Amino acid sequence: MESYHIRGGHKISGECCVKGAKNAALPILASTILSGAECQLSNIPEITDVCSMKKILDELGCKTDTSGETVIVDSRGLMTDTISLERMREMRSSVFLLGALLGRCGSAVISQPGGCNIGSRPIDLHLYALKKLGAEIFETEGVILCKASKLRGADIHFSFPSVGATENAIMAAATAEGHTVLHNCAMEPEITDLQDFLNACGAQISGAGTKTIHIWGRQALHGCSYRIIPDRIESGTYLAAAAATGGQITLQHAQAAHLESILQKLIETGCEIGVKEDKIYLKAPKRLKPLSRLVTGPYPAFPTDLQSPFLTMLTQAEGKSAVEETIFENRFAFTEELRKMGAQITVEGNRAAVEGIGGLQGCHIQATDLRGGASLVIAGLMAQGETILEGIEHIERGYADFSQTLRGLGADIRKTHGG
Ligand SMILES: CC(=O)N[C@H]1[C@@H](OP(=O)(O)OP(=O)(O)OC[C@H]2O[C@@H](n3ccc(=O)[nH]c3=O)[C@H](O)[C@@H]2O)O[C@H](CO)[C@@H](O)[C@@H]1O
Ligand SMILES: C=C(OP(=O)(O)O)C(=O)O
Repeated sequence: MESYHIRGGHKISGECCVKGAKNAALPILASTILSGAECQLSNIPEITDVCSMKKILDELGCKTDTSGETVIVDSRGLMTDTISLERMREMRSSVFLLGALLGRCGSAVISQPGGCNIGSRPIDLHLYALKKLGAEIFETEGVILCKASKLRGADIHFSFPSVGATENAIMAAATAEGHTVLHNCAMEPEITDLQDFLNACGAQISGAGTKTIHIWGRQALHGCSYRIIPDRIESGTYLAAAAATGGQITLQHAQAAHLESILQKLIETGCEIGVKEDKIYLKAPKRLKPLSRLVTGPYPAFPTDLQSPFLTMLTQAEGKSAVEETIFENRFAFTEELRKMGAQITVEGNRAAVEGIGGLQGCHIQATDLRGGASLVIAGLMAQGETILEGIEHIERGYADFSQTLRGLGADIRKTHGG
């Protein structure tokens, strides 16, 4: 079993390069199926979720070829519409194959996707949208069969702006007959990236980044070369680590426009922030100010994926902070581990009160999800003594070279195998 051994007390300072966005790369990799051609994707992060997605694409008959952060997917050889239970369970993003396969072959056989234990994650909104486009859906013994003799454009109203459901609907509608309008869409930058990629393949989609998206279906798409946007969640994680440890950091290849709510909260804690071209600079104050209200919500609100790193950072603030999680009901689970390190956090329902007490104590802890896990690394960086963190496979689902990058920023962290 692999674990991180962290010796706290070092500031996170220096420069690092932000990688491509996990949550853009995964749906875009899935949607290469729609092109029926060769797509060259650059800035793909080298994370285990990407490896899982490439494995699925290969098993479907596509050919993937990876060279560093560039992945070429040739989907001409697609030969099946079925994904095994085991592969579906490897990650949440396996669900993106649903819209892509349906759009390309008119059928898909999947099961419930896996992913982190951060709350119940139904796919009813995905299935609702696909049904509106003309798919029939049958579910027996965990197998979900979707088929459509013809997908037709439709008017689709989401009851909640689900990121994944918006993306699956865009994919299925891209090659449907006629005009689709998606209402109450999620507005995350990763959705705009999916739109831009599909448009580069010949699709006709507009409105991503707003509540209403229009898709004019195209009979066939073609291949393209495309660069994935920088990861705003990875950016926010390194900024939180620097702020929490009293450091000074410059992120290269970042996109500050995607981080407005995040930078705003860091400014409220007293951090000095500078933005120049694709660089974001942060200098932490001597002591962070608490946040009286940090509430997660769909973009452009504060992202749920950064709730745990920020909550962890707030254990160092001077006073009491209040955090409210509105997206996933189990996203405070990691606070149990933080409490073992001496953090004073009270959780009631979807609200957490964080008492900024300063010093945490290193100890043996367990990551149970991706962002909670990254937060426990930040806790280890702030703590006195040694922290041993297990369950790091969750972290490696979404952060490329996490321990190396932190070491480059001054952290004393090493990865060990076994025991
Ligand atoms: C690969 C990817 O992009 N993952 C992100 C995506 O996940 P994901 O696409 O799964 O998140 P959604 O936006 O769909 O989920 C948000 C909320 O809607 C609910 N819901 C969703 C779909 C559905 O059919 N029915 C339903 O009730 C979920 O339970 C949750 O409470 O957006 C989340 C919210 O920003 C992020 O935390 C994830 O990092
Ligand atoms: C919850 C996350 O990812 P996924 O949707 O892939 O589980 C995340 O990136 O924090």
